[in-house]
Amino acid sequence: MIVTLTPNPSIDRAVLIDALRRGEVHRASSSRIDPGGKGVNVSRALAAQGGSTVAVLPSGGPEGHLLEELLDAAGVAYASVPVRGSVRMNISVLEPDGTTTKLNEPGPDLSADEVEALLATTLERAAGAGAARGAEWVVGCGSLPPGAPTELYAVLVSRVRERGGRVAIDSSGAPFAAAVAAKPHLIKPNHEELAELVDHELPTLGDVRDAARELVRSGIDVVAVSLGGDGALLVTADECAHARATITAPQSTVGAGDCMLAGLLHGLSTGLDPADALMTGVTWGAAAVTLPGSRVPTPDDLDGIRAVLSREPDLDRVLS
Ligand SMILES: Nc1ncnc2c1ncn2[C@@H]1O[C@H](COP(=O)(O)OP(=O)(O)O)[C@@H](O)[C@H]1O
Ligand SMILES: O=P(O)(O)OC[C@H]1O[C@](O)(COP(=O)(O)O)[C@@H](O)[C@@H]1O
Repeated sequence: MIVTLTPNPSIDRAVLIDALRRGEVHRASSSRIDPGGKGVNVSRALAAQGGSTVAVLPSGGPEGHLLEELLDAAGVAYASVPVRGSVRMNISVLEPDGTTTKLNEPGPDLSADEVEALLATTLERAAGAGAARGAEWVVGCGSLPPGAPTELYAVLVSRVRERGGRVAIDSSGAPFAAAVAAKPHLIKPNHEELAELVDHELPTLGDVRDAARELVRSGIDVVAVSLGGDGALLVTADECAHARATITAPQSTVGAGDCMLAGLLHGLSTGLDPADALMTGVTWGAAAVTLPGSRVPTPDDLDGIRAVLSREPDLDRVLS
C-alpha cells in the first residue's frame, strides 16, 4: 500500500489550442478535466496499474465535490478531509507541438486544524494499511496552499520516521528544502528543483549526479531526478543509474513526473532493485507524455515504450 498526501489538490483542465498568442481570444479545439495535484496523480497512476493506494487530500467547495466524483469514477481510493475553502482549478494550455503552459491557482487557505487533520489522516491510513509495518511508502507531493506551514512536509517526514515507516517527498521551494533537511528516504526533484535545492546550475548529467550525491551523503537513501526528455537519474550510496525512453508523439507532459514517481515507488515496493525500479518509473513517465491532459497510463499504454538503462551513465551528456 502506498499512501499519498496532496495538501493542495486540483481539478486540472487541459485546453488544446493552435498556438498561444498573448492578449488574444483563443478558441480551444478540445478540452478535458482530470483530478489533479501531484500526490493525487501518483495514486491515480498506481491505481491504473493495479497498485494498492489511498490518496489523502483536503476537499471543499464545488471543485472539491467534482474532484471526489472524478476520483470515484476513476476507481481511486481516497480519504478526504473537509475544509472551508475551495479546491483549486489549474489550467494547462497545450499546443500541437507539445508546448505546455500551466496556470496554477494558489489553492484554499487552510487553517491549522485542517493541516493537522490532513497529517493525522495520512498517518492513520498509513498505520492501518494492512502490511506488518503499515504502508510501504507515505508520499507527500506538490505545492502547499496558503495557510499551510512551510514545515508541513518536514513534520510528515519526522512523524513517519518516528513510526518506522518509509517516506518520499516531491515538492519545490522552501517546503521542499525544509522536508529535505528532515531526511526523507526518497526525493524526486526535477532538474530545476534539484538546481534550486543545491543553489547552482546543473548543465550536465555529471553535475546532476554530483548534486544528487551531495544529498545522499546528507542522509537521503534515494535521490531520483526526473529530467524530462532526458529521462531520469537515480543515485543511492552504492549506485548511479540513468534511464531514458524515446517517444514519437508527445501529447502532454502534465503529470509525467508524478507518473514517474509512482512507477519508481511501485517498483521499489514490489521488490525491484533501485535501477530496475527507475526503469519502471521512466516507462510510466514516458507513457504519460503520450496521453492527453494528465491522463495516467494503463498497462496497455505501456506497450511499445522501451526504456534504456545505463548503470554507467555518460556524465558529459549536456541536458536539454
Ligand atoms: N519528451 C519526453 N520524452 C520521453 N520521456 C519524457 C519526456 N518528458 C518527460 N518524460 C518522462 O517523464 C518523466 C518526468 O518528466 P519531468 O518533466 O522531468 O517531470 P516533472 O513533471 O516533475 O517536471 C521523465 O523522467 C521521463 O521519464
Ligand atoms: O502543486 P503544484 O506544484 O502547484 O502542482 C500542481 C499541478 O501539478 C500536477 O500534479 C502536474 O504535475 P507536473 O508538474 O508533472 O505537470 C497537476 O495535476 C497539478 O495541476
